[in-house]
Amino acid sequence: MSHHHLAATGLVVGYTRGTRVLDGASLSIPEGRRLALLGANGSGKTTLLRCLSGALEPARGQVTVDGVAVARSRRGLQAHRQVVQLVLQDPDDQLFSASVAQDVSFGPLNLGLPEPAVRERVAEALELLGVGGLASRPTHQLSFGERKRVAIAGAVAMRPCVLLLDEPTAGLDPTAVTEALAALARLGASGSTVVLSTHDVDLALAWADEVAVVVGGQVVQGRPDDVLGDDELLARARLDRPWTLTLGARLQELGLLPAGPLPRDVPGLLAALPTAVGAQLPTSAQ
Ligand SMILES: Nc1ncnc2c1ncn2[C@@H]1O[C@H](COP(=O)(O)OP(=O)(O)OP(=O)(O)O)[C@@H](O)[C@H]1O
Repeated sequence: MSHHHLAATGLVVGYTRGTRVLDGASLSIPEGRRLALLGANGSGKTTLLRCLSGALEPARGQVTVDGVAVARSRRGLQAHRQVVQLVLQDPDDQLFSASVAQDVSFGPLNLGLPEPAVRERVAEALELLGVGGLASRPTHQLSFGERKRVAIAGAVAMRPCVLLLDEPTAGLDPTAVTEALAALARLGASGSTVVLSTHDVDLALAWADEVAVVVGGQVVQGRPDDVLGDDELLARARLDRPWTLTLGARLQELGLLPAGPLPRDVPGLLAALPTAVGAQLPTSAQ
């Protein structure tokens, strides 16, 4: 898989005259990153992802791959789709074949690949998403969580350099979220750049190595601890501070955790606690 740097600069998009959903939004996605895109309902996350995928042409600004603007010709967009794949929020907007294997093979077949290569890609994508056992199942029989993962497998089978996932964990139960995150971790380990949109600030903190917040038509991008610890920005974006940061800061105040960077998730906090608590106790109590 070759790697590319995907970026957007100064995007302006408005669906109705006089209003702008994106108003000068810029985002940079260096290769191999795990980027979480956050923002309130209606802030423009999907709109931004659709611009990045080439599905939507901004009124102003541009999307570039390695500094070269994406050509809006049929050929240019086809070439772009081999670099960038977008998975929509609702899997039923994406799945339309009778069986799982048929659905996941649709993209690679369209690329004109020979059958053995298609079969290999389909098997690999289903395995990465942890749905290898579903290959022969009719798509309409699958649970919502399974359909979401099959839809992602369809994009993965195209072997894109950048995978854009619109709310891949929305509507999933906690176990399905864990399974989806494990699948994303396998994708990251296989070298893909993954961008996901979510409302879940704790998930973003735990998973991402870069965070971007869509607010007021623009994007604020940075390290997860910096962005998700910025209360003024979070209030403007109608997002909460991650629980892990709130709890971690309080534990530091109480002297139960050492100063410095906090663990990124609750298991990490818990793992850091016993020694810290132990160190606080008088020797007679130990
Ligand atoms: N095709 C469209 N026609 C008209 N307005 C649209 C269209 N698509 C999106 N919008 C409007 O643009 C704004 C941004 O929508 P978008 O779906 O990008 O937000 P979002 O951040 O993904 O929201 P959510 O978190 O609720 O999925 C919303 O006000 C929405 O109503």
